[in-house]
Amino acid sequence: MTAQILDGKATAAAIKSELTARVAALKERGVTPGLGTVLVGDDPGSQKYVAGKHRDCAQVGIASIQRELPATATQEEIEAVVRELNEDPACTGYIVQLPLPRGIDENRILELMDPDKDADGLHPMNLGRLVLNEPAPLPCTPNGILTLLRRYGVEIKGAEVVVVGRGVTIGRPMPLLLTRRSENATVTQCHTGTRDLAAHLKRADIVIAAAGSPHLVRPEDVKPGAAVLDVGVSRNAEGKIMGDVHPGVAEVAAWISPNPGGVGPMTRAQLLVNVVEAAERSAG
Ligand SMILES: Nc1nc2c(c(=O)[nH]1)N[C@@H](CN(C=O)c1ccc(C(=O)N[C@@H](CCC(=O)O)C(=O)O)cc1)CN2
Repeated sequence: MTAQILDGKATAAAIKSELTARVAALKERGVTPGLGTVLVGDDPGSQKYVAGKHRDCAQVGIASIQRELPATATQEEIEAVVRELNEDPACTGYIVQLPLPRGIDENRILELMDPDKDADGLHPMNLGRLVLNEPAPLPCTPNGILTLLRRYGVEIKGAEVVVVGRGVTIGRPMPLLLTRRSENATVTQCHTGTRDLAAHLKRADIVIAAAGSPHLVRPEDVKPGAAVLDVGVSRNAEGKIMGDVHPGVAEVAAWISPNPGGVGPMTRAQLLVNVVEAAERSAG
């Protein structure tokens, strides 16, 4: 068996074309959505992701607001930019690109954002709303993964899902989305402290690997017919992406997300969805 590809690039393109019409409709009503990004430092990966977010904005007609600070920026300097975006009416939603440089209190920065402008769904109030099952912008990567699974008809209801990782952008929120009554999946969260990862993986109908550990998920650990999503990003000496999933898994799984070209483009598409939905809410 060779797995069907969960094509994030194509799915994101379809979402963007649908959003283009919604943005045009908003503009006719006098509302121009504007996405702000705060990029601190010179991490090449973060620079690339932020550039991609602004390219996407241009494609669908969302205005771009870019703020860049050097790696030496202080906590106070970053907070000043966050306060400025909170007040800027042209900025209808924004993100602070993570991770922030060492020594910066990331949680304090997230907490300082206006929760109504939080396009990432990572403000503590919005994460709390998710826990409480209240409407909130949803974290982009987990929501992008769900969208991809739905588009390809992967059964989520009743599925045994293993999430590997516990970071704020994927690992923490992913089980919150999957265990809502609307999804009804059963989730096991694994991490670096998990004693026997292989034993958990072998039982999973859906594997979401977000550990940042190259080829952590091996073919022999995957249940035949499973869906495997590779969210890990490590780079080899040539700068090529090494995912968390061994290429041999494609011979065992029924569905697999490529990396690149799988979850990454969906993260960006889902960010645009959050920006457009917030603008539609504000337009009434
Ligand atoms: N504030 C946030 N910071 C970070 C998030 C996030 O959702 N919000 N997630 C990741 C990085 N990320 C988005 O910001 C992101 C990662 C990957 C991609 C992407 O399109 N990747 C391409 C490959 C690009 C390459 O060659 O490097 C792909 O997978 O095809 C987009 C966004 C951490 N930080």
